[in-house]
Amino acid sequence: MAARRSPFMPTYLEAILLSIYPTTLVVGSLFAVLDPVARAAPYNTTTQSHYANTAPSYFAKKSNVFNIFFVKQGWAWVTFSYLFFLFTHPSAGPVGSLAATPKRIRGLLRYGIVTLWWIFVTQWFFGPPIIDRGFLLTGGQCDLLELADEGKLEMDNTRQFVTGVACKAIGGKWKGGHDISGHVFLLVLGSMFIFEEVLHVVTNSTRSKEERTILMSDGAVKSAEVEAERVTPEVSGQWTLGAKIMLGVAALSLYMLLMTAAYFHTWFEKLTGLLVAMSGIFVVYFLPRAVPALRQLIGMPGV
Ligand SMILES: CCCCCCCCCCCCCCCC(=O)SCCNC(=O)CCNC(=O)[C@H](O)C(C)(C)COP(=O)(O)O
Ligand SMILES: Nc1ncnc2c1ncn2[C@@H]1O[C@H](COP(=O)(O)O)[C@@H](OP(=O)(O)O)[C@H]1O
Repeated sequence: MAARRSPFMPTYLEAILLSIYPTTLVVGSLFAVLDPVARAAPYNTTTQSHYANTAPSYFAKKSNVFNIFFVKQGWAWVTFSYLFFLFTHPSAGPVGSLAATPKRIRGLLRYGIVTLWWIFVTQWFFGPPIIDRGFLLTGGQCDLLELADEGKLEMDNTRQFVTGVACKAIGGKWKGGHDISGHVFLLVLGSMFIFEEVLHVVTNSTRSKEERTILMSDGAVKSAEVEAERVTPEVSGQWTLGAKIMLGVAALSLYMLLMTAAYFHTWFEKLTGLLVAMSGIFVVYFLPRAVPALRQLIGMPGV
């Protein structure tokens, strides 16, 4: 009998999904280099964006409606679509009831950990979020020179504005250090979370054989199916409205990721955004396959 795949190895479908992200970033970045319109448009290297009045496309403007209402509220979209899915999909519990079934609780825990990672990286990490701490640690600071020149500000310690939000709020420029792309981070984390949670609907509805392997406490490597609570493929594979909305949110996220890659940021800022997002996905969706205690706590989607 052939040896089973390592629990850390993605399944075939997961491998395709994981490869979509670097591919999207490379395609978007190449577009920026090759498209004559994008090349000709002036680019501000401090803000890593085009100027609004000479932007090469609607999507190159920060004020574009998808940025304002979708990405800037990105975690709210992920949250509402997932909660709706979790409480209306028959594989997780009785439809039409808010009963706290074990599968719903484990789903909420997975969401909670991914959300905590989003909070730590973009909102708050015992003070400024990780993105802002990384920026300051790599030598960045809030540049208030223009305001000081205009006499609107006393030039005291500019490092007191230790978050990007506080700096921009008073009219300063967040300048100098390494700025992990918050957009790339959020769009990758949110859409990969959705794909991982909805994958069992795809595989069950198409009856595809996608074996996720797990490490048992006795060291044996088995199929995740051995721990699955009995739900038929007909139930697990139902394309409910919640599942479709989730895929819609993930699809729009991928499109906005392409736009971010094409019109904003350096290659390195996009790469670090991708890696920081993927580290959260690894902890919630791959680590439990090799750590039985963690698997018992947060489970695996569809199991
Ligand atoms: C076993 C451990 C369990 C741990 C449980 C912890 C649970 C914590 C749950 C807390 C619930 C939070 C619910 C959150 C609901 C929302 O999503 S409301 C907020 C909506 N806001 C957003 O979506 C903002 C998204 N925007 C950003 O993150 C940033 O703007 C950006 C896109 C990263 C860009 O940054 P800029 O600086 O603006 O460029
Ligand atoms: N796809 C996109 N569409 C519009 N604006 C984007 C964008 N990707 C990044 N930006 C903008 O680029 C800046 C840096 O993004 P981030 O670091 O989150 O990736 C942010 O500007 P503002 O902070 O001025 O809104 C953000 O709005």
